[in-house]
Amino acid sequence: MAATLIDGKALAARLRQQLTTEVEELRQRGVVPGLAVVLVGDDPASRVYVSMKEKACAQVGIFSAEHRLPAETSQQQLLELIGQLNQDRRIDGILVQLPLPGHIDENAIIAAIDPAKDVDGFHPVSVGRLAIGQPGFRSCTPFGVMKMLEDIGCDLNGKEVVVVGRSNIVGKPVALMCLAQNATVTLCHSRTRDLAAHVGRADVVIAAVGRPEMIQGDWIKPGAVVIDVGINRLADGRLVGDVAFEAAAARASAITPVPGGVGPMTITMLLYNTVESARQRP
Ligand SMILES: NC(=O)C1=CN([C@@H]2O[C@H](COP(=O)(O)OP(=O)(O)OC[C@H]3O[C@@H](n4cnc5c(N)ncnc54)[C@H](OP(=O)(O)O)[C@@H]3O)[C@@H](O)[C@H]2O)C=CC1
Ligand SMILES: Nc1nc(=O)c2c([nH]1)NC[C@@H]1CN(c3ccc(C(=O)N[C@@H](CCC(=O)O)C(=O)O)cc3)C=[N+]21
Repeated sequence: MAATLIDGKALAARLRQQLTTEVEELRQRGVVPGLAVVLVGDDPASRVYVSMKEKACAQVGIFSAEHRLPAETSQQQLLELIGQLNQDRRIDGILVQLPLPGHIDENAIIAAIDPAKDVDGFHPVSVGRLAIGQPGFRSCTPFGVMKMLEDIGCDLNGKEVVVVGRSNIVGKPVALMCLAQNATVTLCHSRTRDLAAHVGRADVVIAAVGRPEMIQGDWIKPGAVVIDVGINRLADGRLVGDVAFEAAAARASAITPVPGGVGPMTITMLLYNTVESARQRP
């Protein structure tokens, strides 16, 4: 079986087109959606992501305000900036790029963001709303995964979904989102015994581990849908996912590539959440 490629880049482009129209309509009503992007320090990967986010905002007409702070910024200074952004009426969304330097408590920073501006969906209020099935901001990577599944017509009702990885930003929330759509969800992690057996039962596999090609092709049940969230840079510069792509594609019915899969959707859902927040402006 040759799997269908799930083209995240193309879906992201379509959604960004729709968002451009929606932003135009909001602007005509005098509302310019605004996103504040906060970067502390000069981690090269984070710098790349932050400039991709700014470019994406410009592309759909969202106002973006960047705050690049030195690595020595204190937690107190960062909290003060968050406080200002919480009050700033031009700002609908606040994104603090993670990871933060070691001397800053990430949980304290996330908790300081006004939940009404938590477009990353990382605030305990947003996470709690997801857990109890209330509307609220959904974190962007898992939200993008759900949009991709919806786009290919993958109905999760009663399906076996196996998520590999239980981080707060990907594995755990994507498991909750699949549960909300009536999947039977298994959440695997580094202590899981016999990962291959779990993956082998899955109608849908969602990999978010951060280990290059660790999910082997012959683990995949024939006809399964494979979503690869992993982004790993190899020594030779190549980007690969957490799934051994070629071998998995030979068995799957549909699979996401890396790059060009989940990655472009993450930033798109950030734009989506920012536009939604602007719509809900008090
Ligand atoms: N496409 C996108 O937009 C995004 C991509 N990513 C990528 O997704 C990947 C995961 O990111 P993130 O969730 O932040 O990673 P974390 O490092 O926070 O979490 C990794 C998870 O994988 C589990 N794990 C580690 N080793 C194994 C193993 N041998 N078997 C089973 N599970 C294992 C860990 O288990 P335990 O909890 O037991 O330690 C942990 O739950 C990375 O490659 C990252 O770059 C991340 C965010 C966005
Ligand atoms: N507060 C916060 N929110 C985040 O959402 C957040 C974060 N911190 N820290 C880091 C992770 C990672 N992340 C990605 C975003 C886009 C791509 C992406 O667009 N990837 C492209 C290109 C990859 C490349 O060329 O490097 C692709 O997969 O095709 C990937 C990963 C957001 N994150």
